[in-house]
Amino acid sequence: MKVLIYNELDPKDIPGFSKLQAYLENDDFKSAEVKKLGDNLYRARLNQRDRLLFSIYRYQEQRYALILEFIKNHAYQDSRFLRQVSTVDESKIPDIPLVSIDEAAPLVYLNPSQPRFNLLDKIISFDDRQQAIYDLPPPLIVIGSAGSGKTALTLEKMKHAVGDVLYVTQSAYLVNNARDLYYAHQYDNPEQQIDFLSFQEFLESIQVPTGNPVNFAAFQNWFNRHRQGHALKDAHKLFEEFRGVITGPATDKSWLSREDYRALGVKESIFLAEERDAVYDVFEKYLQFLADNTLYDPNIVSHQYLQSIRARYDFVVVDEVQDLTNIQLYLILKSLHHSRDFLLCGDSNQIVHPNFFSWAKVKSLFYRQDDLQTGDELIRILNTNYRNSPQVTEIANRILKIKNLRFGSIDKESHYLVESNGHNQGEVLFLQDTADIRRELDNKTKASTRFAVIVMNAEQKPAAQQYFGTPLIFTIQEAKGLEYENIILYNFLSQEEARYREISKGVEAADLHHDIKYARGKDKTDKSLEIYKFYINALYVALTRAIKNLYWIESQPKQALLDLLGLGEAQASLQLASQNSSLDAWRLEAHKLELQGKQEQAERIRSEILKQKTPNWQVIDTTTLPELKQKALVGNDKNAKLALFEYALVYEDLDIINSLLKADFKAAKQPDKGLQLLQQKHYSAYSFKKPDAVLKQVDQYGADFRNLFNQTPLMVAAWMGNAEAIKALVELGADTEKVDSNGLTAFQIALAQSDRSEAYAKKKVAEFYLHLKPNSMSIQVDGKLVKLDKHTMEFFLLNLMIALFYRVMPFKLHYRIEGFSTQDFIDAVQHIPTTILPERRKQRAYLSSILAKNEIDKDDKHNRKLFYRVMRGAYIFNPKLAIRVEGEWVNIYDLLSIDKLMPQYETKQDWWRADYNAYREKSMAAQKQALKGLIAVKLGAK
Ligand SMILES: Nc1ncnc2c1ncn2[C@@H]1O[C@H](COP(=O)(O)OP(=O)(O)OP(=O)(O)O)[C@@H](O)[C@H]1O
Repeated sequence: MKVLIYNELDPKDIPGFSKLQAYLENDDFKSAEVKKLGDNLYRARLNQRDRLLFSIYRYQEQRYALILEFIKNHAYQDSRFLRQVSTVDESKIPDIPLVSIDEAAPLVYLNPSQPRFNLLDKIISFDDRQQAIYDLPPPLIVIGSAGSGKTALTLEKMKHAVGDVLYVTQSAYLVNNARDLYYAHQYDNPEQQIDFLSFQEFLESIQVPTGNPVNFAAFQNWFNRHRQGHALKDAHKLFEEFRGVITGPATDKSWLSREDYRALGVKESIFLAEERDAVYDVFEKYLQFLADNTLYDPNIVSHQYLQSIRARYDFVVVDEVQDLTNIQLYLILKSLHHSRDFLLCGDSNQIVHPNFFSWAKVKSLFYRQDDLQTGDELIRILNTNYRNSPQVTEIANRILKIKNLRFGSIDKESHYLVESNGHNQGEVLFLQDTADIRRELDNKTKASTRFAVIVMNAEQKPAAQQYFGTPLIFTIQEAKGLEYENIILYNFLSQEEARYREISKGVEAADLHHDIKYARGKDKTDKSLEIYKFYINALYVALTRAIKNLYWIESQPKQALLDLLGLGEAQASLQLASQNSSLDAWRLEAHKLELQGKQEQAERIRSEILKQKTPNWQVIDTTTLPELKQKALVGNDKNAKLALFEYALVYEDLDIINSLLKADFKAAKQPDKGLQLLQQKHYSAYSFKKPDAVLKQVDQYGADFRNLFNQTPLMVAAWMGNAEAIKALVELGADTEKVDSNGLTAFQIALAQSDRSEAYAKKKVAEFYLHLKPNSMSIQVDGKLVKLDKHTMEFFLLNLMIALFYRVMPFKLHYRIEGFSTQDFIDAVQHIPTTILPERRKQRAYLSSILAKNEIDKDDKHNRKLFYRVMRGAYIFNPKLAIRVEGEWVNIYDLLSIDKLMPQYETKQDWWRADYNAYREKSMAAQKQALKGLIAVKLGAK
């Protein structure tokens, strides 16, 4: 077999590498002493102490050993690939003779001329073009079709950066995905500090704007109420014009003046010259609408922020750059220390809103910068498609050719064709819009998550919904960024027949046999050019969503464009095998769509396929609690007292326990016994190893329903330490960021339990710790967003301090205001396994240094200002710290209540002492008051 080496490894650092390489190349597993350690993970012996970890793959009937890791001195516990295997007892694992070609996992692609490979979530061997770009230094602009590996390549390039790095793109979903890919297989690079931000988060990291960003739904709502009698009817077109033309392109002003706008050329606006005044009138009202509703326009805010932005990044990556406007990109680049340290990537063929993006405009941003002359030499193009089948790519290429012939290249960068990598074979079926065909397609595919229907716009959805029962019906705007194995295009052309006829005008089938050429458009004065481009891009985006097969139905199958695409006779019949997906697959689909902001489809899946219901019990939460307290403590209602007691046990609420003791509720004297009874009564489903009963409830109510005590199943599973339930829930898309009535996430609950129980910390938490950990935590200090990534120590300490707040703080408010000490953290982490928190991170000096580094006044570039030092070695939360909780900013002391801090009552008091409980309560009340005063002062201070 051939041997390839992970690009992060240097064979020179591996003693005996050449010898072992030779053994593997000769299939001599015996001399290499190969043992199988896990799923496609093998180890070979370098010498007495050191080992090598590798995987075996096949590509084009050849086997490859891919060397992943050098295991020094038997330190298997530090392996990136053998997570959570604390020890490997080699003597118990037999050597294996060889791995046959059939046993080897297949690879999509392998470049025969590359001895190295890269790794994200999976193995990637770069093709020659990708590799050439990979080897180039920044600045760079990478242009490529959907699925050409832009994101993969970009992320791998990012690994070379040193210092403060930014990855930014429009879609929050893509950001999250990119972050997961980057850190897949526990990738860690101590030389960099990376922010993965959506553009909105990037703005917030400069200064959190007042109000919310305006979106199309809000705009449409407003516009529809005011458009009566107006000549302009199309809300969408107007919104795009405001974003893409009036506020987006200029970098020297927040928006174009009426005169500037009137003076734009025909190709610079989607409105005719005679309509412009009316458009501008609406624009002025739009500005007022934003102000009245505390909404903001990201372009306008971007321009304002040019004043305040400071250079803070050593390297910046902008993904899907075509979704950003000029001013947004300009602002991003202003955050660089050195103007050359960037990498942009995108694809202008995927624009489905006329935002006038062009690579020429992007380049023009650089003309002004002294050290970047023309921008031309920065551009590189990727044209192998790793996502779509060759059959789909073939049609996509024809569309690109027609677009090019008809309209000329938008700019010379966007006129490339695409080659399919070809590992996915599929077909394109052109079908008549008959009842039989619709029925066949609907019957066989509506229960499958692998089929989606795409229509041009929202008006066409109802027609599609009439014939197709699947919840997966998308408009083209919604479909952008999605991919499905099979796509049904429903009357995409027939509904807009005139437009597409116009698009294909003058293009001959013979013209399509030639390769694409850079050319100006035939009709230079065409006023609606941008609109036509929208239609042709829409078609391109729609069909490139199909990984394998395309089912294309048209009610008017005789159209010039269809002929040009090689779709002649539409089939009158169709026979398909039934395709069904499991309910679990549908749950995952709903979760994925929700993360992508596709609420409508996610909800339809939940109600129509999963048939989820709303719970019929009354949840005790912060709004209903006062009433329950009243009933129990004033009304002396027995059931209410019990419910209140149970609530207090769940939340370790000493305030309530103490009130119940005062009200002579006997059970409150034995909270431990109470807890046992409570768990039997309400949580028995979580006490079994197999989580079947829990999942049954999830089937009924969804993954994040609230129980009687306002906990989600994930919180309860974390509280009870049920690993199987946690894993199953997370897999079903349970939200790790939801909080309970104490303001704690499931992750924080697990930290609190690890502090409370040695057995939980030692035996349980490691099994599910990573599943509970959210990717990041968004905090706000001094009006700026900071996204604390989950692999930072700041993330860990802040979460731990929140988890321990109600437990630790009462001990710090006896006679004066104290705060968390390093010892409190040491105590809390002492039993947590080192696979979660390495020994060095548990050390006093290290913990103290992180506390000190993040103290409000500390002068440190990476100070997150999390803590306020009340006295030497004693910290509380920075009073100005806010946390994004379930989408809203909440001050830390609104999330965690000082009022709830209470001393633990002594149930048996010595007869000769004064009422000690009352004394302690009084003294703590005074300290709480003082603490609130201190916080108020700090909040008032600049
Ligand atoms: N050389 C390669 N070998 C194998 N797989 C590859 C290669 N390059 C890219 N891929 C895979 O192809 C898929 C598409 O890549 P990626 O998401 O990076 O494309 P993209 O250009 O960013 O697409 P889009 O514009 O749709 O976001 C990914 O699963 C990626 O891992």
